[in-house]
Amino acid sequence: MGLSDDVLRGIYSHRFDNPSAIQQRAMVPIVRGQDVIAQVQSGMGKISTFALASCQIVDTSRKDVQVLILSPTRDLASQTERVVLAIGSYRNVLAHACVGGKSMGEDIRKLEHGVNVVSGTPGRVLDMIKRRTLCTRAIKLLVLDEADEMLSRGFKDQIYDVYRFLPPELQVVLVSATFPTEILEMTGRFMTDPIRIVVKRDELMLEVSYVCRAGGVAC
Ligand SMILES: Nc1ncnc2c1ncn2[C@@H]1O[C@H](COP(=O)(O)OP(=O)(O)OP(=O)(O)O)[C@@H](O)[C@H]1O
Repeated sequence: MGLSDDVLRGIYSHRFDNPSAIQQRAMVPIVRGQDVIAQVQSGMGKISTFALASCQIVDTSRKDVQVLILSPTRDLASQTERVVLAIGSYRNVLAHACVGGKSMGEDIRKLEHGVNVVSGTPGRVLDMIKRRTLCTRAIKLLVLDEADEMLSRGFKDQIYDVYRFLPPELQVVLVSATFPTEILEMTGRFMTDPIRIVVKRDELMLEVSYVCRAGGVAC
C-alpha cells in the first residue's frame, strides 16, 4: 500500500496484522487522493481505514488542520480521535475531537496550539469554523462517516455549511451503510469521479471471524 514505516509501526502496535476488506480496497485510493464512496456497516474497520489514511497523508512538520472527519455522535468522533492518535503516535500526528458537550475553551486551546486532524460532530465543528478558531485553509481531506446517520439526525444543513468553508480542491470520502436520495445528492455535489466500494454482508461474516482471530473486539 506504500504506507510509511512510522504508519506501519502504528498499525502493528495497534495489533492489526492484515487489512480488513474495506481497508484492502479503500486505503490506496484514499491515500492517492481520490474521492471514495464506501458502502459499509459498522464494525468492519471503517474508522480504522480513514484514520490510517489520514495518518499517512498528513504532513506532521506543519501544525495546521489538514483532515476533517465528521461523525454523527460524540462517541464516534471521540473514538476516531483515539484511533488516529494511536495509529499516528510514531508520526506524532496531532488530533483533536471537536464535539458538543465538551468545553469550548479546551477546543480553542487545542486548535490554537496546533492540530493535524480534527474529528468532530457537525454542530461544534461549524461553530469553531465560524469563530475562526478552526482554520480550514489547509484542509485537503473531508471524511463523512456514517453519512446516512448524520442526515437522519438532522445535520444536513450543518454539513453543507461546513463544506462551504472548505477549499475547492478538496478530497472527499463518504462512508454510509445506506444510500437514500439525500446522500446521492450530497455525493453529486461534493465529489468528483468517486470510486465506489461496497463491502457485502458475507464479507462482513468473514470479517467478524477474522477480527475475532486477530484479537479485536468486533465480535
Ligand atoms: N485490520 C484489522 N485487524 C484487526 N483488527 C481490526 C482491523 N481493523 C479494525 N480492527 C478492529 O475491529 C474493530 C472495529 O474497527 P473500527 O472501529 O475501525 O470499525 P468500524 O467499522 O468503524 O466499527 P465501529 O463503528 O463498530 O467502531 C476495532 O476493535 C478495531 O480495532
